[in-house]
Amino acid sequence: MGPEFDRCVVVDDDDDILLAARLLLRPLFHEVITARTPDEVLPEITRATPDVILLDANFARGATDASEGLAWLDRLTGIDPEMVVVMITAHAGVHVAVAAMKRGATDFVPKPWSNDRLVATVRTAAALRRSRVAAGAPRAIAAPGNGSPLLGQSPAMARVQSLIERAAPTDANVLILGQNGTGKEVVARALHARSQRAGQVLQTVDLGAIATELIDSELFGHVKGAFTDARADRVGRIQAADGGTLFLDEIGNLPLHLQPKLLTALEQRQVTPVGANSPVKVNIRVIAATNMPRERLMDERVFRQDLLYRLNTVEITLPPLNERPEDVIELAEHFLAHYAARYYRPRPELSQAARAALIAHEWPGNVRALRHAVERATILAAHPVLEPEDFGLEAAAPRAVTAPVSGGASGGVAADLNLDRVERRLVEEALRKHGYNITLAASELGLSRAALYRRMEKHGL
Ligand SMILES: Nc1ncnc2c1ncn2[C@@H]1O[C@H](COP(=O)(O)OP(=O)(O)OP(=O)(O)O)[C@@H](O)[C@H]1O
Repeated sequence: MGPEFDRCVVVDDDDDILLAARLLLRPLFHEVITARTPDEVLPEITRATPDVILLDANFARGATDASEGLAWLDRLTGIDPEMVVVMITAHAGVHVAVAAMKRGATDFVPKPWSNDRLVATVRTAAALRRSRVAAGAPRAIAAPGNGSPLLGQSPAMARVQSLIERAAPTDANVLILGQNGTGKEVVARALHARSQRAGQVLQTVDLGAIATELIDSELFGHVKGAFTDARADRVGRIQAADGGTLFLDEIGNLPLHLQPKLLTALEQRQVTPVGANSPVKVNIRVIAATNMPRERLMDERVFRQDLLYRLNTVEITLPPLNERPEDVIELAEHFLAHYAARYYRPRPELSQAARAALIAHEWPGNVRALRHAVERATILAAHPVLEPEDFGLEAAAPRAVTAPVSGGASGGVAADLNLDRVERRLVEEALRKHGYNITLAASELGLSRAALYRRMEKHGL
């Protein structure tokens, strides 16, 4: 599976960010160009519009008001109105994000970012541009082909597969429930791929990644002049999904006040962009997903039940990975083959102990965490047979350094005061505790994500 898109440009004055972005986005693009200032890449951008530009709002050293970033945003969209710019905003810089979106940015990612969100946001942005350009108008054409197969032979997954087979061709709305990383997006893609809309767009909106105040305009669009900075019409994602499938990820984050608006749009099959006088007809099939527990979704104070009934004509629940241990090895083997090919490494084998450890592990981050663990093990493996510790899992015999520090690592005084070993131990512990979620582990350690990556590399983790 080669990269889906052609070129991405990333502008940020922080080399760590550039490095992290390059690593994360390389699988998506044939070329990832990085620069510390927009000036450096202007000729490149003018020569041919890239699929996506990731632009730091505060790239000028010490700048905090984002005015330079916004001025550059204007300049870039001035070069090509179809230019897709995703702003990188500082933590809690929601007002900057709002300003940027109103001035024509396609989306934004707050720093520190989550890898998955960054990749999802950039992929959606690139797909949006592709569909706009292809149609010569804000109408979408084809879904980007990300055909991750849905694996799992357990009875629970067999039920899911059978539901997908039956529901996919019907155009019925589907609600997918399940914890983070259980494969909700993979199911949504499978539903779309097997539907009669397979040749049309699959438009994904991650409601967990959009600032609350932007959701209205993002979903429904706005017309020029709808608010002070709405300088051009902006097509909402519902309209951009016309003819195809709209995947509303993290639907539990849809604010209560917008729920009736979505319900009306679905019932009447039309949307009225913010500031518009007349509605626009749309023909969409809706797939929604959430990690919210069912009971919470059934609470009228959180989610309107009339909207829930509209969304869950068919309901698919993905069980957590630790409830289907039969699937663990199949998934691990699949990811091993995948990453060995991607990183040009010989495909390692799993030892008996590694298999047992993988099956016994709790996997709080579910399949995503398993996938990350296998990816790291494939890259770092120094021998052809992988053992539990290659996955950061408990080895049968604890290493010499673990005993004195363990148990006291997060607060107590460690007997082993060697800074290097203590650091390794803490990094390991934080990663394990957070199911290898880099963002959470970095935040608990008080490190930036890039700094955590550096330490992981240093310690061979
Ligand atoms: N059954 C499966 N077969 C193959 N790959 C899977 C399966 N389930 C999950 N994955 C992989 O695990 C990762 C996480 O899956 P996905 O993004 O679909 O989860 P999610 O439930 O949508 O997560 P979140 O709620 O955090 O968005 C992806 O890389 C996906 O390819």
